[in-house]
Amino acid sequence: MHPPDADVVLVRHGEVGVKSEQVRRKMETRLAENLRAMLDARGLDGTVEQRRNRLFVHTDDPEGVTDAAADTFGVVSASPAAVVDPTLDAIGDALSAATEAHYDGGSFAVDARRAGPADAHPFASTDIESEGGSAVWGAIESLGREPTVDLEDPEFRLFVECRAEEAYVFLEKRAGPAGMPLGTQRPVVALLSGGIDSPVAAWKLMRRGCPVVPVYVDLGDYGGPDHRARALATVETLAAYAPTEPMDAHVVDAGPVVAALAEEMGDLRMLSLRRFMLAAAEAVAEDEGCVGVVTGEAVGQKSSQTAANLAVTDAVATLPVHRPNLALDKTEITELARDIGTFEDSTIDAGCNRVAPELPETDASLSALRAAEPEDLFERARDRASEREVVAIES
Ligand SMILES: Nc1ncnc2c1ncn2[C@@H]1O[C@H](COP(=O)(O)OP(=O)(O)OP(=O)(O)O)[C@@H](O)[C@H]1O
Repeated sequence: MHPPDADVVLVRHGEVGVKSEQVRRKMETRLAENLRAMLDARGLDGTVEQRRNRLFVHTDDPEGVTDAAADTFGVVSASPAAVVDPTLDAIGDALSAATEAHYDGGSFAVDARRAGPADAHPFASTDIESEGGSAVWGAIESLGREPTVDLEDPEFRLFVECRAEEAYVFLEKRAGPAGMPLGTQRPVVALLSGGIDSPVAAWKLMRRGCPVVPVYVDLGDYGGPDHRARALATVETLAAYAPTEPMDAHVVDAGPVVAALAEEMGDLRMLSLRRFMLAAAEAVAEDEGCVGVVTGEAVGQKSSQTAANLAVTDAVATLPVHRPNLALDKTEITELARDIGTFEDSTIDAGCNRVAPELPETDASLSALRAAEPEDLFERARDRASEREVVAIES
């Protein structure tokens, strides 16, 4: 929702602002580049102006640009705003116009702040609130409604940000993902199965600035017909958040290995399969310059994810294995998947559970697992990874 004549979007970031001057400037520049790329990817016109602690996008499509900013990692919130002279009269007029255009009943409040030198304006922010409040009051009466003020929890809130040169009037602070600008960290491999959890985990690392290199392990006959399509669909959804980063999917064909594990191993086979996946992911990480692997696992969610079993899975890895879902409940992960847009892709029925044994081990020991799994498992993982297929994904 934006005031009439809105032609700028105020874009706020968070943690970037607490960095040292040098790092902050670098990160703000990166954020501006990422936002420009997001606008290009969506075919939106807008000129991104970088000022200290803020980005301003000048545009004739304030709604589209606000949505794009709200999907850009590092952005805390974005507001489509009208720009007016920094005078009480001009601000009052803009508040009246916004009220006439959007007021739909209920209580209201004006929330104002002033930025810049103390002597920049001959009035305080409380003056903007009281005079602006009178203007809104009058506009509501002119609509034939009865105005009421509720400063704590109004149904209609108007914001004013008054700077030395100009003032901004806006009606919302649309929440962004927050986090850090993508590309401000080294990349990690994301083991993406296409299930609900792993795209959320990958998204969380992206949100902290890490580009991800998606790796999907094709389970062959044990995967189900739509397993690969489901995984690639989640990669496409994630790629839309990363217009500056290539997100091509690396597909490792593990069909014969999975078949051998299913036929030759008993209760421990899921753990050997996980270890195979981590070893393959590490081989890709080495080729692609990645510094970690992210998975969707959460403690206790499945038998292969008990605290004990995660320990034996991890023992194969030399890179850190990041599990940002580790302490989340399934309902929390599912809610996030809905928010970021991967839930629909992940719930395509892919019929992919057949590899699990009837009674999987939940308290595996590393020595028992090593004794049971094929000796050449990790050699095969590296070999399969070196033969991987790279599937182009449009962002
Ligand atoms: N076929 C696969 N390709 C790539 N990674 C996979 C695959 N299967 C599992 N993983 C990785 O191992 C983790 C645990 O596997 P699990 O069997 O719980 O996956 P899932 O339930 O099929 O999918 P998800 O965990 O994404 O909901 C996944 O979160 C993912 O990171």
